[in-house]
Order: sequence, then structure tokens, then C-alpha cells
Amino acid sequence: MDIIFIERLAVDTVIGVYDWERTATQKLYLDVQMAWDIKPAASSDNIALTLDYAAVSEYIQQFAQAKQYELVETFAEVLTREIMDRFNVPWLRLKITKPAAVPAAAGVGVEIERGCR
Ligand SMILES: Nc1nc2c(c(=O)[nH]1)N=C([C@H](O)[C@@H](O)CO)CN2
Repeated sequence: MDIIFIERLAVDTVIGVYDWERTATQKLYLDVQMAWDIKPAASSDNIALTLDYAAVSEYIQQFAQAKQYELVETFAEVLTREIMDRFNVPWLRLKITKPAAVPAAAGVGVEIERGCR
């Protein structure tokens, strides 16, 4: 299976377990890899036959605006399920980086992989 990816997508969302995190949005960076057979689209040059990474990116932005989770784990798990269901993605790897959470670190977060390639 081939991979369609979105690298370092920046989103703003309310996320965190502490009181100060519940009153403002924070930035998250998302790296998404999605299994997809690109041959039908490549042989026809037809976007309708591929996974539109712009549409997935827009979906993620709207998801981030609408949700207010405490844990990045919950954000990752729910978003992954929604992308797989809505876009018929059989396998997805998602890395979420929370850049401002630990000052001494460039970033912290989670990486999950769901489905079959
Ligand atoms: N495994 C996790 N650990 C922590 C999380 C999290 O979402 N998953 N969140 C926090 C706080 O919200 C933190 O980001 C604030 O600095 C702490 N640990």
C-alpha cells in the first residue's frame, strides 16, 4: 500500500489537564500517514480516485476547533477513528506534538498506529 501524508499540520485547540490550559487554545503539530493505493488516481490523473490531503487537513482543522479534550491521547484516538471512517482509510499513523508543554523539550506527545496496511 502507498502512503499519503500530511506533515507538521499546525492546529489550535483547547487541550490540557491543568486549569490554565482550559481557558485558551494551544498549538499542536500533527504528522499523519495514511495508507492508500495511488495507482487508480495516477493512471487516470483524477483527484476523485485518491485521498485528498487538503480535504483531510481541513477536516482536522475543524475537529481541533470543535473539541476540548484534556489528553492528547484522546485527541489522537478520536481523530484517527473519524478520519478512517469518513475517508475510508484502512491504516493510519498519527503523531501529535505539543510543543509548549515541557519547556526543556522541543516537543512531547503521542504517536499511534491503527488499522491494517
Ligand atoms: N501522556 C500525557 N501526559 C500529559 C498530558 C497528556 O495529554 N498526555 N498532558 C499534560 C498537561 O496537559 C501538560 O501538557 C501541560 O504542560 C501533562 N502530561
